[in-house]
Order: sequence, then C-alpha cells, then structure tokens
Amino acid sequence: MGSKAKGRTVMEVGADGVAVITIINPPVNSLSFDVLNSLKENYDQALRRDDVKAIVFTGANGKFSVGFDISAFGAIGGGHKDFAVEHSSLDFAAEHSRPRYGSVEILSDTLEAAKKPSVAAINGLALGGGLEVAMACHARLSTPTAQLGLPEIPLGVIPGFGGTQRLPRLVGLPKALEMLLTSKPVKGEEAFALGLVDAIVSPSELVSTARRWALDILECRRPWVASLYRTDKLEPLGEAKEILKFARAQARKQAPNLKHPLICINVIEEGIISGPRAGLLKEAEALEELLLSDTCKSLVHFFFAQRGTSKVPGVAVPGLVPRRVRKVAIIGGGLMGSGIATALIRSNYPVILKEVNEKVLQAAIGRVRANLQSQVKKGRMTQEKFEKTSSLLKGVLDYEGFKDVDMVIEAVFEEVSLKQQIFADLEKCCPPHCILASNTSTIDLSLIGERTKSQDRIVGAHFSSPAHVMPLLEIVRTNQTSPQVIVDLLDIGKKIKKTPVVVGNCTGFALNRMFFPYSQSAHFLAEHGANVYQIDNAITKFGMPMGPFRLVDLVGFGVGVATSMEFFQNFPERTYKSMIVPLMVEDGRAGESTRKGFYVYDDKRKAKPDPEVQKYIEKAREITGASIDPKLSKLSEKDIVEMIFFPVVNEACRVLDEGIAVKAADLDVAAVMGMGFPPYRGGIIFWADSLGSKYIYSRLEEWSKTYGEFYKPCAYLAERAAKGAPLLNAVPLQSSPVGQAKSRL
Ligand SMILES: C[C@H](O)CC(=O)SCCNC(=O)CCNC(=O)[C@H](O)C(C)(C)COP(=O)(O)OP(=O)(O)OC[C@H]1O[C@@H](n2cnc3c(N)ncnc32)[C@H](O)[C@@H]1OP(=O)(O)O
Repeated sequence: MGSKAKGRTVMEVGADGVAVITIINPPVNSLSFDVLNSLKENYDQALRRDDVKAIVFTGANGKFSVGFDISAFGAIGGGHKDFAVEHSSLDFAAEHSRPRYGSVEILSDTLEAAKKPSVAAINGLALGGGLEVAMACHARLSTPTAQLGLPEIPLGVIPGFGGTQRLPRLVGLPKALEMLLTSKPVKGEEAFALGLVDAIVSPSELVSTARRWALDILECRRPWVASLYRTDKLEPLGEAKEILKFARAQARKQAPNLKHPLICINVIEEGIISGPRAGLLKEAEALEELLLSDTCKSLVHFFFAQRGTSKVPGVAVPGLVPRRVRKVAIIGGGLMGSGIATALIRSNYPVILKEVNEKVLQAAIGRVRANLQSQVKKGRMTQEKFEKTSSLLKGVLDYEGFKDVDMVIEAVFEEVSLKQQIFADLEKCCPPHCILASNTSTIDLSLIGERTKSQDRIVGAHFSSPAHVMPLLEIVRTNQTSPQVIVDLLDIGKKIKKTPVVVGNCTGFALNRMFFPYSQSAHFLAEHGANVYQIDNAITKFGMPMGPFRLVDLVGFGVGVATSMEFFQNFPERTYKSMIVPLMVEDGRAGESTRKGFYVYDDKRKAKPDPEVQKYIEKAREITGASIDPKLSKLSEKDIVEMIFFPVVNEACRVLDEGIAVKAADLDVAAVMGMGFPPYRGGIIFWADSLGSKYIYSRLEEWSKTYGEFYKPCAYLAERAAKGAPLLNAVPLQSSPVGQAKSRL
C-alpha cells in the first residue's frame, strides 16, 4: 500500500484460529477504496489460510465504521470532477468501483456465502456501508451505546451494500423503512431488541466474545445465519405492499421534490417480490444512477460544507484548543434569551439568567420551562430529564453570580447605549478570561464594546429565532476578537448542536444580509402586480419551508419593519421601500400573532389566503407610485424563483467580496441552516453555480434596467460572470487568511 493510502485493515490470527480484521481509517473508519481493497485482501487471505477457522470484523479506536468514504462518491458515480478522489490503489476503483461488485460479489457471494463464519464486533458507530458489512456477517455483537443506522438518504443516495435487502429481513419492514427513510440510527440496546444484533457486550469483552461466538457458529452451537435469505421477519406479500404504499405516500408528502426515497422503497419492494438477489442487483443499479444525480452532488457538497465551517483561516491552527466552559450567564430572558438558555441547559451547561425585576425574571424562566415542556409533550424528553435540565437554570437580578462565569451572552433590546452599559458592567463583574458575547443582529460589536478595554474577548453569538430550535449560530468576530474566543465559541456551538459559521462584523452579518433581498424582492413584485399567494406557492414548491409572505406573518410585522429600517439606513441604494406592511400595521395587522397578516389564521393556526390583502396592495401602490407591470403580473414559477433568489445570490456575492464570509460554502450552510434553503440544492451559492454566474448576471442586469438599482448585479458577480467562473471556491480556504482577504474583520 502506498504512503498516501487512505486507511487500511489489519488482520491478526490468534491461537484459537480466529482472524480479527480491524478497520483503521481515522477519524471515523470510513470505507475508502484503500480500506475496501485491504479488507478484501485480508478476507481472501483468511479464507485461504488453513489456520483460520473463523473471522471477526471490528473497527479501531472505538468505532466500527461510518460507511463508504463520501469523498470518493464521484469515483463510483462516474468520476464527477467536484469530488476529490485521493486513493493510492486505483485498481479497486478502476476495476471494481461499481456498487454491484462490493455488494453482490464481495459481501454476498464471498463473505456471506463463505465456508468460514464471520462475526461483526460493533463498537461506537456502524453506519451506512459499515452496518451493511456487519449485516452480511453471520452474527453481530454490539456494545450497548453503539449506534447503528443507514443514513444514506440525506446524501441523496440509497444503501448500496445490500442494506435495502438485509435490514428489512433482520428487523421487519416497518422498522427498516423508518430507519432508512428517517436515517435515525438505533442504539445497541434497541438494535438487540429489534434483532439487528445478536447480543450486547461490554466494550472490554466485545472482541473476545465475538471470537468465541464465531467458533460457536462453526461448531454449530449457535446458528449460522445468512441475513439475505431470512424470511421470518418479512410480512406476507399483501401486507408488505400496503406498508410500502403508505411509506411512498409519506415520502411524497415529506419531500415532494426528492425521488431517491421513492427509489429506495421500490428497491425494497423488488427484493420482496422477486427475491433478495434481484433486490441486490436493482439496489446496485439504482445507487450507480443516484450517485450521478444533482441531488446527490448537492447533498454531498452540503455535507462537507457543514464540516468546513469550523475550518477558519487563522483560527483552525494547531495548538489552539477550546477552553472548558463550566458556567454561562445570559442577560435578558426575552424570546431570544430564553431560547438561548434552553439550548444551553439542554446540553448540560449550567446557566444563570439575569433580568431586571422579579416579574420579568419569572416570565423568562417560564418561557424556558415551556420550551422544555414542549419537548416532553412531543415525547422527546422524559419528565425526569425535564426536572434535571430545568435545575441547571438559575434566575438572578444582579451581577453577584457573574464572578465565576466563563461566558456571558447578552440578549437585550437592540439599543446601543444599553448594551454599552452592560458590557462596561460585565468587564467589572466577570473574570478576565470570560467571553463577552452579544446576540445583537444589527449593532456594530466594536461600538458595543467601546466603553471597555476588553475588545479582544467581545464576540457576536447571533442565534436565529427560535434559538433553541434553529440550527444556525453566526459567530461574529471583529478585527480585535481573539482567535481563542472564536475557537471556544465554535466548540460551544457544536456542543449545543448548532452549526456555527464564523462571519465578519456588519449590519445583518451573513444571514440577514441574504434574507433581506429575499423579502424585499417579494414585496417589490407584489406591489408591481405579482400575486402574493402565487409567489409563496412557487417558493414553497422550490423547496423553502414557506414563502416570504407566510414567513413575515410568522416572524411578525414589528420585526419586519424594524429590520427594513436598519437596511434602509445602511444600504439605501438597494432598499425597496414597500408600503404594504406599514399599511397593514396601521390597521392592526401584525401577522400570525394577531391572526391576520398576508393570511388569516384559524384556531389551529392554519393559514388561509385573505382577499382583503389586495386592498392594502392597491393602497400601497397609490403611495409609492408603483404601477402594475403586465410582465410581473403573469410571471411563471421559474421567473418568480429567479426574481426572488437572484437578488439573494447578488447580496451573497457582496458578503463574500467584503470578506464578511470566509468562504462561499459557509454561505451555503447559512442559507440552509438559517433560511431553510433546500439542502438538496446544495445551498444558495452551489445552486447559483448550477445555473451559472453568467446567466444570473444577465438576468439581474436586464431587470435592473427596467426595475432599478435593487436588481443591479454587484461588481463581484459581474467579474465572475465576465470570466464565466463559478462563485463557489471563489475565495478558496487556503488562500484567504484573514489579513489577506478584503476584509472588515
Ligand atoms: C454504499 C453505502 O451504502 C454508502 C455509504 O455508506 S454512504 C455513507 C453513510 N454514512 C454516513 O452518512 C455517515 C456520515 N457521517 C456522519 O454522520 C458524521 O460524520 C458522524 C456521525 C459519523 C460523526 O460525526 P462527528 O463526530 O460530529 O464528526 P464529523 O465532524 O461529522 O466527522 C469527522 C470527520 O470525518 C469525516 N467523515 C465522516 N463520515 C465520513 C464518511 N462516511 N466518509 C468520509 N469522511 C467522513 C468528516 O468529513 C470529518 O472530516 P474532517 O475532520 O476533515 O472535517
């Protein structure tokens, strides 16, 4: 194996005649071509050697295997240029990269059909191809906390090493469908109850028990089972068809734009109707095709983009490790503060929450408890856990308890002088190492810290609302924030299960800068004759959770108006001042909270279009002088999508150009995690590149001539379009250290 080999397996043969094959590919033992090649060599050797009677598979460093190496998807899917394939032994890829080879020839015809029994010793993670290797073994032992699952669907593919055939035969069709379509892994204990594993063993005894188990199989003391040919867990054909029909309906409802969950169901059905061998072949064919799909390419891009957000130039440096945060303080327990407190205590951080008086404090604590209680109601938290988690929160009215906090997050009103006072107080009351974070969404952080000498530990921690639900955390750094503080916050973000994205300091940071044109364009179109509900419908069909008008109803008109003002002040040349919302506000409409906004809401908060909205639009036209544009009043769905999202792409380009985002892929993550942009389109920039910078530029240029500055393509987009260059990787990670980028950081 060459020096650049991406992982390997090692085989040790004991005096008992058991060969233990261990997968070694840090950090997660993914099945790279090198690993698969080595595994096959070791396995063939074990079958050939007379001193080997049985085989045990396991993984090094407490993990079995997380499945196929995602970065090598391109090599099986036809070598897409976006996927880097770095493996030394190209022989496997060249000759045997077709899924059929791994699935049918190796796992079924060689491993499962072998004359020597194999047992999987599962520790840590057994996901995707990792679990599929284990399922081809003749028995599986697992530690109690190991996680077993088939999470291929979020990558735009289906299992390709027999998972669609063996899982239903081991756990029954309904549970297999649930595991496949939700991609949620099960823990060892549950896997045992389901029949997915044959025994639960402590980590220290796992391999030794597996060795004995393998010999027991050989000596007929335990059953020798080929999962592929089991039928005892499968429902009778008629019943199975009904279950599959229901699953199809659910999949169509949950993800109408996605085909691969339905293909997964079809492949399972093929195995049930025509036998598992036919199922395996159909699975391999389907996987090969899916690997070439735009959906897969987008989702794989998104997978790596998410993991790339913590690789920040100047921050991700060796030796800089996160400090331990033992106690956090939050100032302000409104909607944001209570949401942030909820997120922190749910991840076991003790929190003190400061409010201005007892009444407000109790209301804030009540909100946190209500957030947790809703988890209990949904069955996601036990009452016991609720009590334990709630006890991590302590309400306070002064700074007494701030002496030993490691981080403070300020979440009060957006008022500069109030925040300045708070930060001046914090400097006096908190220990000198304490991180001083603000959840501001608009105010310059340097201004907030102006009255302190602690600018190096001042940072933005911008959560999206509701903070305990939304997955994005924008970490805002100024040019004085120390890298240590960023590293600490990246770590906390990960621990509270957020995806942190490091951005620079400006009005709206990255997320709201992109959100703003989204809503602006929608209001511009409505005032010029496009139908509000057709816009929302087109945007929802595109894959957003809701359209821009339904969204502003949800967020509330108060917030909508306040943010518009901020943007109008900061970017007047590209702000369209629509009057629709202000007119509705005058009439007492504030969105969903008043049950009337662009929609009317019934008792169950179901939204229904409201014909009265037309009245406000007409009145708005009278004030702004906008007139109905015949072209805009009959836009196709494609036109609507482009007129709403191309201004977002344009703003994203500005954000990149200004160095607010470190790299384009971070904006993809922010768009998906913060705006609800469909991940299967890869994120805003990846999607833009699928259409081409030239096309987007030309459309914006054309609209700007008719409709003005708001649509004018920015210099950065113009430059990329002129070169016919993609927007992604325009600022490659390695070549954009903070100091070099044209940066406001
Ligand atoms: C033919 C088969 O059916 C097809 C397949 O098997 S497809 C693969 C199915 N498996 C998966 O989808 C698992 C994907 N991975 C994960 O969900 C998560 O990484 C995990 C739960 C395993 C670990 O999560 P966590 O501890 O938070 O670590 P995370 O940062 O995500 O990953 C650690 C590193 O492993 C890498 N990694 C994780 N899974 C990988 C995989 N399957 N292939 C290649 N790299 C992988 C990550 O990119 C990351 O690399 P980095 O340090 O350079 O950024």
